[in-house]
Amino acid sequence: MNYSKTPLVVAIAGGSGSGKTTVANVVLQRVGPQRISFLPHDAYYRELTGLPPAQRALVNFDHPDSLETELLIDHIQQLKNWQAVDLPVYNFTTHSRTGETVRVEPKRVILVEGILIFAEPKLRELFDIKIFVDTDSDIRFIRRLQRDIAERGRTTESVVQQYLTTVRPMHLEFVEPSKRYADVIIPEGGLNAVALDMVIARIESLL
Ligand SMILES: Nc1ncnc2c1ncn2[C@@H]1O[C@H](COP(=O)(O)OP(=O)(O)O)[C@@H](O)[C@H]1O
Ligand SMILES: O=c1ccn([C@@H]2O[C@H](COP(=O)(O)O)[C@@H](O)[C@H]2O)c(=O)[nH]1
Repeated sequence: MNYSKTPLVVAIAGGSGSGKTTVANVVLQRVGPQRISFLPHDAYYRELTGLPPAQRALVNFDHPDSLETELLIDHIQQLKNWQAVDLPVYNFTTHSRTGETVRVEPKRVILVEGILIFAEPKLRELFDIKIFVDTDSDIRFIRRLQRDIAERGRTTESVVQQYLTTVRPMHLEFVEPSKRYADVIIPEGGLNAVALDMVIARIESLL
């Protein structure tokens, strides 16, 4: 490892269900997981153990205050200084941290992903390459409905209710306006081969 160089910080933002994780996985596979420290902002949702389970589901998880962004900023700074960090493990079914952590070792690339990562100036200024995955809201909603029922223990009714009360309004207030800070906007995310080739080429040229 060449410790004289500061790691490159690549950030992938976009609405819920836009394809951020899919794009992040393509970057991981093509640049190589051995060269990437991956930090999903989702892992930094605040601890809600003080709230009864029924009330946790009613929290606005799409507002910037629901995330411990200051801890993510600390972790990026530590990785940039070639120090390992302990990533919290979050459970989307119970809306709480599990109490476990996963050790993330410093690598040449720090990859950060999340709906709100361009909405916070202190976080944004740490990024070298900013990518926004842009997908129509009807497609994003359908993907979210399918995923939240299959993987996050939700019902159709609860997904629709959450989408209308918090996901959609917060997307319009925070996520969509943050698109202006992107260096690259990728329509249709993980299946956009041309855009992904260009992003990977740029990352390789900076490494
Ligand atoms: N371009 C695409 N075409 C079709 N399905 C896609 C595409 N990109 C992502 N998906 C699917 O949509 C769902 C949400 O994608 P994901 O990458 O998890 O989004 P996000 O991380 O932004 O919430 C997943 O089931 C994924 O397989
Ligand atoms: O406890 C939680 C925490 C978050 N959410 C929702 O997750 C999405 C962000 O994840 P994506 O993978 O980008 O979809 C966000 O819109 C929150 O509403 C949740 O439902 N419960």
